[in-house]
Amino acid sequence: MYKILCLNKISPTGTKRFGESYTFSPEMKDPEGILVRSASMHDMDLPESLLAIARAGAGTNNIPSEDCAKKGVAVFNTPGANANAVKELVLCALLLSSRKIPAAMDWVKTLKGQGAEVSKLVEKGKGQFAGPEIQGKSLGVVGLGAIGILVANAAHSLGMEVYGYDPYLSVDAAWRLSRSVHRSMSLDEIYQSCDYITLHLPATKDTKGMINAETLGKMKEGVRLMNFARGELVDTAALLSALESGKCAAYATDFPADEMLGIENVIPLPHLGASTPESEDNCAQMAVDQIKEYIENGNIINSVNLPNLSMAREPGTRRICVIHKNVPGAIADFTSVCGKAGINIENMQSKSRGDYAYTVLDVTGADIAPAARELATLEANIRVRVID
Ligand SMILES: NC(=O)c1ccc[n+]([C@@H]2O[C@H](COP(=O)([O-])OP(=O)(O)OC[C@H]3O[C@@H](n4cnc5c(N)ncnc54)[C@H](O)[C@@H]3O)[C@@H](O)[C@H]2O)c1
Ligand SMILES: O=C(O)CC[C@@H](O)C(=O)O
Repeated sequence: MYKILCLNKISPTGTKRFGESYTFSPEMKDPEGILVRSASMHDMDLPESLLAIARAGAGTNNIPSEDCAKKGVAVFNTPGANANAVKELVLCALLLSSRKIPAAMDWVKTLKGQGAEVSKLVEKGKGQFAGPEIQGKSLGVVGLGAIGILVANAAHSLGMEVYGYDPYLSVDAAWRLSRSVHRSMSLDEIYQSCDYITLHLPATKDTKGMINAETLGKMKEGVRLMNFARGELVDTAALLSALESGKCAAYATDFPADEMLGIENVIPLPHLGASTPESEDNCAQMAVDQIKEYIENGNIINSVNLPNLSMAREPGTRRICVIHKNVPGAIADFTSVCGKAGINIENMQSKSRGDYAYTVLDVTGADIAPAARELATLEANIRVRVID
């Protein structure tokens, strides 16, 4: 029975795919797998038993992925599975920030009890909440991945002039992007020309604090900012001062800092981007399928810290999976150990990613346990696993 620790609530549409060979729970000793959404794992001791962590979502900054790779623990995410949910909330935020809808709703509720006067008071007071249409305005989309592309295409179809910036734009992403979206070659171009800016890139050491006093200074007067990516991207003090001066007319975010709550023109949401039944189901299904595929077959799909590698099982073979350092001679050593032990390699694949590599061997022949033990002692090898 495989054991899965669930650190957050995961949709049953996903967990029911585990079937009878798995047990899963929020309390689990010596798990082979962990399912997580946004819970921070940085201070967690990873058990020796752990083979894989699946993040039911996109961002993996809550997981120590590099340390996991060093320990031979695969980390997966579920690319694109919640992108539509976030796109819809961002479109909503564009309108909320433009038309001052949250403030208008708060105000109109204060008229409670005024009876027949309400309709007159509404007409008298509504002028304070007038705000521009988004049609014809420019939108800068920073990060053209699963979410950024959907936002860019949808905003274009709502009549916005859309500019996108992504220095790592993939070919696949470029195909999915509307031809009407202008490609910006620098962030400055976005900052200087856009009425609205929306962030859809990961929080990394390079992007942390990218929205700061200097970059806000480059933006148009009255810019409206959407941050449905991560709070760390924005310097809170600089943003508050831009809101106070009017440089920034509105900030809509899924990641409000304490200091932002109650500030006029901040639209704070409680990390709701992926909170739809559709996206929770999608993410959970992908996460469960990927963790099962790795535990049962050693195939790596959508990893963020190890190379992706999928190889069909060769009937009548046993499978040896080796996570190792990406160094010369590693594969020659594996084949030599197998050869000496009388093991025949029927099929083999190896892929590398940065400092790490992954090799899968489908083998027949002698008892493979001694050879697997010897493989585990090789300097380059991080983790060796035999799957029947
Ligand atoms: N609010 C939510 O609930 C919610 C839900 C999903 C994702 N997110 C956040 O949104 C981010 C994006 O999600 P996604 O699914 O589109 O991910 P993704 O990996 O598909 O896209 C991220 C894009 O950012 C680009 N990028 C990386 N560094 C960049 C840089 N310095 N400048 C410009 N672009 C850069 C990448 O090339 C990639 O195309 C995630 O990392 C996560 O932090 C939030
Ligand atoms: O799990 C969630 O609710 C949010 C997920 C989101 O932040 C992500 O990065 O995918």
